[in-house]
Amino acid sequence: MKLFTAEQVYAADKFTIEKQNITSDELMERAAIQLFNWLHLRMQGAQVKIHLFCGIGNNGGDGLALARHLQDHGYNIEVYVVNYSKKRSKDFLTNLERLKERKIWPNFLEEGSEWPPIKEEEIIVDAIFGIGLNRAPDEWVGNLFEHLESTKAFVLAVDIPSGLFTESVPKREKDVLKANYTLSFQVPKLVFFLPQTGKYTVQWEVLDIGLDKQFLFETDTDYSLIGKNEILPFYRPREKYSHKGTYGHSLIIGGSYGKMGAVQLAARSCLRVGSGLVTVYIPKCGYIPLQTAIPEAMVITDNEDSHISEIELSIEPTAVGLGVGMGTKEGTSEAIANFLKDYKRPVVVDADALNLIAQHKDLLKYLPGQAVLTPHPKELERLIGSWKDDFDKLEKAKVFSDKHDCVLVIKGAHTIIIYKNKGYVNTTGNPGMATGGTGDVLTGMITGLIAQGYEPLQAALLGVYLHGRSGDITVENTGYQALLATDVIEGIGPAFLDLFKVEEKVSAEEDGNE
Ligand SMILES: NC(=O)C1=CN([C@@H]2O[C@H](COP(=O)(O)OP(=O)(O)OC[C@H]3O[C@@H](n4cnc5c(N)ncnc54)[C@H](OP(=O)(O)O)[C@@H]3O)[C@@H](O)[C@H]2O)[C@@H](O)CC1
Ligand SMILES: Nc1ncnc2c1ncn2[C@@H]1O[C@H](COP(=O)(O)OP(=O)(O)O)[C@@H](O)[C@H]1O
Ligand SMILES: [K+]
Repeated sequence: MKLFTAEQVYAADKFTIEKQNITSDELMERAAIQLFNWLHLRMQGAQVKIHLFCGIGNNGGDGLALARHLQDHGYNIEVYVVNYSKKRSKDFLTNLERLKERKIWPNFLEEGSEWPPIKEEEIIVDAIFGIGLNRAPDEWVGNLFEHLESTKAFVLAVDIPSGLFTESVPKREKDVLKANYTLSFQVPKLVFFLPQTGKYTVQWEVLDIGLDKQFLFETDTDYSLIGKNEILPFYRPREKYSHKGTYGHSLIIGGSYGKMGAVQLAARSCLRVGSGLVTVYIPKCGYIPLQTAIPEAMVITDNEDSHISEIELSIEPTAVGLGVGMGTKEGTSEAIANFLKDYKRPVVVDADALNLIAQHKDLLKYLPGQAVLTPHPKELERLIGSWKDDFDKLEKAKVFSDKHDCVLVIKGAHTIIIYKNKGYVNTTGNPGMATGGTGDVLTGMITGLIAQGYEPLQAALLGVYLHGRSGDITVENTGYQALLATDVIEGIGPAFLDLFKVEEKVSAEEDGNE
């Protein structure tokens, strides 16, 4: 699913209005009906008080139109106009008139107004600012947000939480009204998925307001969401007359005294994603544990007992996963540097190998094209330098990816894969995965997928998606706290099978995100 900028959404609105020969008011009415249907389905006429806070632009217009439908269906409503500007939009005014015709008189809130009392069990609809926000709200509007949050009432945001920009990070938390749920028109927004801005809505859902499908299809975006629909087109089925040689030979290089588990995790997940053969290159101390734990893997040992000191290979791997549990001993750094200078095949670089490259940036020029780098935020910072905010981070990552022709897998709650000027935001995974070793599992998975012939970018997308999906399937049995990296490996099979499960039609009661 594509993630459009505000500018592109405005263009889609305009295009739709012209092509479908409708007025902007009719489009707003569609939006309001979708909002109403969503609420009505859940509330079934319940008399819980709904407080609708409306701005003076089209977001406010949506709120006023929703208020009218709620009133027509007998709901218990109170309407407020947050009067932050004299410049009211045409469709806002039209809908204000329609309310007045029904004898609904909104309360106008301004600087110095007394804030309305709201009970915890009541509902707040936030239609104050939409995607038209272009500067921080005035102090008094921020104070109103604070008041609304302090009531602890459920906040339902229309299109986007008010005060949240679509393409930058708000300077202060109090300038945004945090939402429990956001109903986003037509498409989700990138800000729902970034660490600094995702926290402003607990959940989100898209409401289809009938923007022109062809326009949306043909408009190119910098970012997209990665879900099953995006993954399936490049999934490669297993061929009947294939053999283990068809699916590549992966090599995991890593491990050091006390960190051999990382190699085990990576090797097992590499096998689980379907790599034909897997060999590990480790220091001697790992020989027995590795052979015992993973009978399917082959082992080559370094001359050193406790760390890697020189990488001499008797095999020609199809893909290499480099760095898990490797440590930063001096001899190791040199061995990795020498290895990279000679090696020309696809590589996944993780953990200490990333840190080594960050320390010796000259090594970047030896990375093969489309090397996959899998940094967590701290490792990313070492690679690309510090950033002002999440948007700056993404821009810097794009520049880095372009300059060094590498795929950056920025790990996090929503892992974002960057290749050149494009970003792909993952939708799977859960906080249970915030546990040691899950990153090693990901490295093994991406390596194993590349070994089978997936392009590095595709392998990163599929690997990240399946890794999170595996975590989501597994967590249903373990719960968040008990989830282990090993469980994520066991979930890889079910995650593959899940790719081909036909979605059950989600009933209105059950639907959530994605
Ligand atoms: N277009 C369509 O057909 C459809 C649109 N839809 C809805 O429209 C929403 C976008 O509406 P919108 O463009 O009117 O902007 P909105 O967010 O309501 O802001 C209003 C104005 O406030 C101003 N302003 C900005 N920041 C400010 C600040 N800090 N403090 C004070 N003022 C500030 C700024 O005007 P300015 O003062 O800069 O001229 C801005 O224009 C969208 O989110 C969706 O809900 C749906 O109905 C579907 C159909
Ligand atoms: N809150 C979360 N939600 C979803 N995925 C998460 C979350 N926290 C961590 N993960 C995933 O778990 C993995 C952690 O990797 P990493 O930090 O390298 O751990 P380690 O080095 O211990 O293996 C990443 O793939 C990341 O996306
Ligand atoms: K809003």
